[in-house]
Amino acid sequence: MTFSELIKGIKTSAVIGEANVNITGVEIDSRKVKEGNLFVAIKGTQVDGHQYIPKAIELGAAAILCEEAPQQPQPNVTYAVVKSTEDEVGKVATRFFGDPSKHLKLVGVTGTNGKTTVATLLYNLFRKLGHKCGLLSTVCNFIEGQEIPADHTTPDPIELNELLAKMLAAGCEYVFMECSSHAIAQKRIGGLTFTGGIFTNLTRDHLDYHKTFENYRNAKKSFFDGLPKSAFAITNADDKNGMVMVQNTKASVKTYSIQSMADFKARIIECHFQGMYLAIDGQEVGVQFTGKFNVSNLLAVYGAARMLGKQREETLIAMSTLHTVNGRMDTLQSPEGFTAIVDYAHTPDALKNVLLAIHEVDGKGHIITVCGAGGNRDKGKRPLMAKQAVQLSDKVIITSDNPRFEDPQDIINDMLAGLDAQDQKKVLTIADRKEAIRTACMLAQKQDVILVAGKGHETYQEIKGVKHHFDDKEVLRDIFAQ
Ligand SMILES: CC(=O)N[C@H]1[C@@H](OP(=O)(O)OP(=O)(O)OC[C@H]2O[C@@H](n3ccc(=O)[nH]c3=O)[C@H](O)[C@@H]2O)O[C@H](CO)[C@@H](O)[C@@H]1O[C@H](C)C(=O)N[C@@H](C)C(=O)N[C@H](CCC(=O)O)C(=O)O
Ligand SMILES: Nc1ncnc2c1ncn2[C@@H]1O[C@H](COP(=O)(O)OP(=O)(O)OP(=O)(O)O)[C@@H](O)[C@H]1O
Ligand SMILES: N[C@H](CCC[C@H](N)C(=O)O)C(=O)O
Ligand SMILES: [Mg+2]
Repeated sequence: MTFSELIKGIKTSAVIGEANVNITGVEIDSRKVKEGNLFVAIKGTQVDGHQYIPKAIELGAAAILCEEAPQQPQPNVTYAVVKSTEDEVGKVATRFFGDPSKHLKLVGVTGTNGKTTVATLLYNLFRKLGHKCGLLSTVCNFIEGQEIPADHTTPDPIELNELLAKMLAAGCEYVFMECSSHAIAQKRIGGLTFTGGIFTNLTRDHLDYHKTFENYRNAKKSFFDGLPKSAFAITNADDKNGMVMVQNTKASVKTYSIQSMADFKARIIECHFQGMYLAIDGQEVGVQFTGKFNVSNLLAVYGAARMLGKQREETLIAMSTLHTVNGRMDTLQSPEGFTAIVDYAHTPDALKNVLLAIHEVDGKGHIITVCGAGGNRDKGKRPLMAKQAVQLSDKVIITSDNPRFEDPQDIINDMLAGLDAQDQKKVLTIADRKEAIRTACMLAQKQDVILVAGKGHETYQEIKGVKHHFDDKEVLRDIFAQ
């Protein structure tokens, strides 16, 4: 594809050099540039990509998309200057890969919690219904069963469009993807054509990046603002911001709720650790999930399936065979008769919801929670997470999550700052996560429940830039086997 074809329709303030040059690939990272590529220089949160233009040219870049005209343009290099490269990069990537999302039924899921759950369940559901599908999620990306490891919730625009193009080539009809607030704010999803959007919920997270809750909310909302008229927008009517999300969307709005009137409604009939009986749209169905928040997730899944043309019966039958997503309310039984639950709850709200879900189950004993908070992430959520854990547990062991570049003890102290003297009586602090889990298992008696929160599916603990193997479920299984 030529450079001029690639930038057609994009408002440029200057084009310097030969516009008909052939482009062999698009890159936003100079380190990945190959002969004949277009390098897009983006001003990031750490560095300004413009400083890597010489490096990109050295590696063979044939063209540069940038915000500042070069002082000394290089011969044999074409430059286009635009107001914001971040605004245009998605469009360019989309075009380079043949606009794959236009030929797929692409559904995006956004919200603070539940994105991975909803997107993964939709992927599993539509495969059960006989369709070829793709999934882009925090845990892993899939092209019709083929695993492609994920290191972001939402990939960068180049990788994203490349994956979508592969999905299309593999015959996929539906793609379900998570849209993180970072990705929306950084326009990683710019240029994509969505068939539908789903909102799960909004509570505090990532304020290190967005600064204010309002900015965070607006980032999520802008996903719905950008949906086309032909799309659907499914929102959670039980969330305070559910209707705010869709107030300016052109898409056709549908609501789901477990509390009030809505297009898609559900009620819990019975609730156990092994599953629940629900009434969805007036029809009884048994599901292998626990907890009110999972009823909301299942309703989002049901609503999307209906909006994608599926009938009530076939959808509910397939939904009854779905099982929990790796590390989300993942239940293990100990030989001593207590239950351990591994869950990815890493926000105050997620912790509250998962603990409330445990409280809803009949006949359980005490609740022991093991949790920490991630380093180099939103610090404000730490004391709130500790408070939530203490309020809804009989005993709490505060430990380390992924400390990244922080001292684990500093993170623990930030968590402890959320507790008063009375709260602290319930709390032990054990920075070594394996020891913390082992201690919880020693304290637990028959019928008790241990919640190990924060890391879910993760198989590593990130310390000072190194990922050491660590798997909460594996640790528990080893302890059970001893
Ligand atoms: C804070 C954040 O979101 N950062 C993301 C952002 O990078 P950035 O703006 O900081 O980039 P930068 O390092 O300042 O560099 C600016 C530009 O220079 C380029 N560069 C840089 C160095 C070089 O040698 N050559 C070069 O060309 C970079 O490729 C970039 O284009 O854009 C990059 C490309 O898309 C992302 O990889 C990067 O994710 C970082 C690694 C990250 O950790 N992000 C997390 C917070 C994130 O995105 N999380 C969300 C999920 C959160 C959730 O919902 O729980 C996600 O979607 O995964
Ligand atoms: N609908 C929901 N409402 C509140 N909490 C939820 C909901 N669904 C899941 N959770 C809780 O949040 C945790 C994370 O769930 P999930 O991975 O599906 O969310 P996510 O939005 O993908 O998170 P991330 O932004 O980290 O990718 C779960 O382990 C569970 O504790
Ligand atoms: N996508 C989230 C995951 C947090 C998981 C938790 N284990 C942590 O490390 O904080 C983030 O990057 O903030
Ligand atoms: Mg996720």
